[in-house]
Order: sequence, then C-alpha cells, then structure tokens
Amino acid sequence: MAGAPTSPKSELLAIADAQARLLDGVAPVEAETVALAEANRRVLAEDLVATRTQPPFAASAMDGYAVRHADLALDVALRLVGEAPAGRAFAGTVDAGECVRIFTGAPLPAGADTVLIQEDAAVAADGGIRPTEIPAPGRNVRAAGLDFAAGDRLLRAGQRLDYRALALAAAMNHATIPVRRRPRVAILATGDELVEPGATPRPDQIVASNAHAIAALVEDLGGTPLPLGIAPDRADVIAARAVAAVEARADVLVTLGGASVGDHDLVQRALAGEGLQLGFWKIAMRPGKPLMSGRLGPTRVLGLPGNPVSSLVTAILFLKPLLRALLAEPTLFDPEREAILAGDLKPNDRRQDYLRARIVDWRDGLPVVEPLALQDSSMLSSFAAADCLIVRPPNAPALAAGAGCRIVLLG
Ligand SMILES: Nc1nc2c(c(=O)[nH]1)N[C@H]1C(S)=C(S)[C@@H](COP(=O)(O)OP(=O)(O)OC[C@H]3O[C@@H](n4cnc5c(N)ncnc54)[C@H](O)[C@@H]3O)O[C@H]1N2
Ligand code: MOO
Repeated sequence: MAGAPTSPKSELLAIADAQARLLDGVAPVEAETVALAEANRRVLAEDLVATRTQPPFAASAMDGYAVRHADLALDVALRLVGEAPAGRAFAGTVDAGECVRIFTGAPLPAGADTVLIQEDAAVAADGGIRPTEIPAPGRNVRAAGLDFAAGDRLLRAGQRLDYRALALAAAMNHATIPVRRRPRVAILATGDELVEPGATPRPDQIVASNAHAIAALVEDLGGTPLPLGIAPDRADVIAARAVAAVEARADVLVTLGGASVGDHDLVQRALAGEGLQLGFWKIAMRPGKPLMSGRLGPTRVLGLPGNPVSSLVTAILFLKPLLRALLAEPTLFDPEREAILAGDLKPNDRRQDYLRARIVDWRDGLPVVEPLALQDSSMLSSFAAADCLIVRPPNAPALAAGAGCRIVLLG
C-alpha cells in the first residue's frame, strides 16, 4: 500500500527557518470598530490619541478650602464666600482674605492657588476658616493636563488592550475602539480512533482532546475558533471539511493528526487534491516533528501532529506567532527565559527538544526547573502539570544539575 510522501532523515527543517517561512508575507486581518465594552483583550488597530486634556482644569486633590497662599497665617480667619463640589465650579473669584469650600475633583476657583485640607482648618464662630497648619504653595492642586493633554498618543497600534488600557481609552473619551477583527481559525481533528468527550468510545477508540485545547488557545489569543469536528481517516471527508473551512473564510485551518508517514496519515494527500500549496513539512523538533504548513487558496493551513503534546507544543511555536502576526502584534514569540536545572540532562540529538518541567525553587531570581520523568508526547497529564518547557537546542551536550538552561513558560 502506498504511504504518504516521505523525506529522508536529513531534511528536517530548523524551527527558526520554519517559523520565518510561516510568517513570511502574513498580512494583518482588517480593522473593525467595537464598543469600548467589547474591546477587552482585543488588539488595537490604530494609535489612540487623547481627544481631551485630563484633568481639563486645575482641580482640587482634597476636600477642604480653596485659598490664596499669600493670605494664609496661623489662626487668621478667611471669609468663606462659596462652595465648589466636583461637577459644579464656583463661578466667582477668590479675592484677598477669602476662601471657598471645595471638594476633591472640583475646579480650583479663579484667584485661588492652594487647597487647605479640612483637617488643618478650624471653623470660627462667625463661620470664618482659620488654618491650623500652613500648606506649601500650590499644595493639593492638580494642574490641568497633569495626566495627559489633548493630542497625546497614549495607546499604540498592535497593543493588546487590558483593563488598564481600557481605563485610559475611556478617560481619553473613546467610546468605540478600532481593533483587528478576530482571526477565524477552523479546527479539524482527524482519526477513526477519536470520539468527542462525553461519548462512549469503542474499546479501540480514545477521546479527542486536542481540538478543544486549540480552540481555547485561539480564544485566548483573540481569535474565533470554528470547530469542524472529527473527520474519519478518509481523504474525501478530510478534503470536504478543508474546503468548508476555506468557504467559511477561515484565515487559518488547523488540522490535527494524520500528519506523519503512516498509511492512514492522509491530511497532506487529501489537501493536495484541493490544491494545497505545501510550504514545509517536518521540523527538527521534539515533540512535533511531522508539522506541516501550506496554503489552500487564501487560507493558511497548519497541519499539527496528532499526539496531544506534539500538537500543543507546535501550537505554541507556530500557531501563536501566526495569530499574533495576523493581529499585527509587535511581539510574535513567547520569550525564552533563563533558568537553573534541578536535575541532569542527557545530550540531545539533532531535534530541538522541549521538555516538560516544573519550577521547584528560585535561586538568585531565576527559576530552578526539574524536568518531568516521563516525556512521551501522548501524555497530557504531564503537560498539564508542567510550569514550563526546557528548550534543548539541537546537539546540546549533557548538562548537570545546577547548570543554566533556557525555558518557555506555559501560560
Ligand atoms: N514511522 C514513523 N512513525 C511516526 C513518525 C515517523 O517519523 N515515522 N513520527 C511520529 C511522531 S514524532 C508523531 S508526533 C506522530 C504524529 O503523527 P500524526 O500527526 O500522523 O498523528 P496520528 O497518527 O493521527 O496520531 C498520533 C497519536 O495521537 C492521537 N491523536 C490524534 N488526534 C488526536 C486528538 N485530536 N486528540 C487526542 N489524541 C489524538 C492518536 O490517537 C495517536 O495515538 O507520528 C509518529 N509516528
Ligand atoms: O515529534 Mo512527535 O511529536 O515526537 O511525538
């Protein structure tokens, strides 16, 4: 029986080369405008400029009395001439020997330059206000524009909006926000052995897990998952679902499984019949060697290996940066960080290895990481228990406990 295309051992592509090929020519998805309330976790499509100055007037920072500093003397009463609550400015002027009752956030009245806090003031029998402490000149007054001025460019295109950015956007008076639309990611699991969670598998079947993890990852990154279910190991069904993904205007089609060289690893062959333009296949990494990338018309195809940990590690290294590129985010890759090994490591072969590990301690500000004993790429229990992946470059020498290493944190 004819197998899927094979390539000789020497043809494994380096991860960085594969990533560069994948991201080459990726154009960001269009912008759309959403209500401020819908903008959390979305990626800003344009710089956001302040439409107003904040505060728009010199404002009191405390509850007390607006005064002219030059008039202040201990136990010399000032005449109270009015009141300025927040949202209701005092219309007059504070003249020599006068003060105005003022509250936090109210505009400082004309003539006044300082706020005497009420704790440092006594009210005389005639209603006059006597300072019991003398504040410094200008004390307790926020200058107009202290926070920002109209025209300030405070949020940048490519920035992922969070609660802090949204507070600022609101203060800048933006009720709607230009963001990148959510990239659509079709997700197709493949394999006769798979059933959906909750079903009763036959004795020779297992429960499909990967698609649900990929969908959650896509949502976390600000995309919309389009679940295409589980296709059996039949090229015609896989092809029809892939065509459905293109017709649904998916930006990306993620296939799961069927990526390797077995007789039933059909994805590449099935998609070739629909005009797949193959970008690359097979990467020098573990887990995740059979990763495939290509295009079906306008839809980018990422064929992830079926082993659950393989598909999730390749998603971290390839799907995440692809989605970030589609969203025009400036940082595409999860950073590698320094760490200290808690156990020994054997020398590595030619595939860059990603070892599941736990952070067991901290030393000199660095995490101390212990590789988990079992690293089989089918094992979701260890993937879920891991805090990070230790990155072992191709042909890295053996390392002893205490040596430095590099890790990618798992979110
Ligand atoms: N002769 C060779 N055999 C294999 C090679 C090789 O180079 N030569 N590569 C191995 C590597 S590495 C990997 S990784 C796997 C991946 O192959 P496939 O992408 O074709 O994956 P499948 O064979 O379809 O499935 C592998 C494994 O994962 C389970 N699986 C698949 N989909 C799901 C899912 N959605 N949820 C949970 N589990 C899933 C599937 O049942 C299999 O157990 O190939 C090696 N073989
Ligand atoms: O690369 Mo496979 O992903 O070793 O298990």
